[in-house]
Amino acid sequence: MSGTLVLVRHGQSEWNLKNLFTGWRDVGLTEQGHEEAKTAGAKLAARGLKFDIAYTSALVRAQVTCQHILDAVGQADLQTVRDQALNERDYGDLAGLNKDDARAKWGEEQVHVWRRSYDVPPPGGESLRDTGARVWPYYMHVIQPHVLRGETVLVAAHGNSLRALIMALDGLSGEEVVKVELGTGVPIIYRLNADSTVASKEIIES
Ligand SMILES: O=C(O)[C@@H](CO)OP(=O)(O)O
Repeated sequence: MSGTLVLVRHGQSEWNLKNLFTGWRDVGLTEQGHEEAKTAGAKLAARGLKFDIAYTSALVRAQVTCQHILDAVGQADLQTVRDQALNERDYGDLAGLNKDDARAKWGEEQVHVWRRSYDVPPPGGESLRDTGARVWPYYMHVIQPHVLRGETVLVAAHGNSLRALIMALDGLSGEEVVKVELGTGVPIIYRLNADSTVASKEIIES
């Protein structure tokens, strides 16, 4: 057995609440989002988890979620690396639009394709495959070495950047991964084998 990797999607953001496409737009957490992040931290603390290093994106909703978790486990000052490689999928021209308005304008099916196909990018944005093309190398070269050294690593990021990571960890196809829905502030604990394969996966639902 090797180390532990904890993935957490940020708590509810202002634009999750308003049902807007978010992507790289830098919006804060709602009250509920702050609470979800603190609860995620409390659950990890209850398991006695201590981290060796934390990774988060260049976006404040993930950074604040990360900090709430570190506060809850008593590691407020832990080394935390912020990198835009872990950012949400870039939603391009859709960012800032209401998801229901977009369905009314382009149709349910087209919007579903933009949101949940693997390799069709929204106009001016990234497909999930494009997102994976920046998330995977960052994971392989920067994050995974810590886990393989037996460390416990926190990654606080986004629905689609984490989907890309889960695709690689769980060996999912593009078709399978787009069906994976990640709850806000729900920790997923992976324990990896020394050869980097997954020994166990636990989703800490409320
Ligand atoms: O708006 C976004 O950036 C994402 C995540 O909230 O939405 P979707 O569920 O469409 O991937």
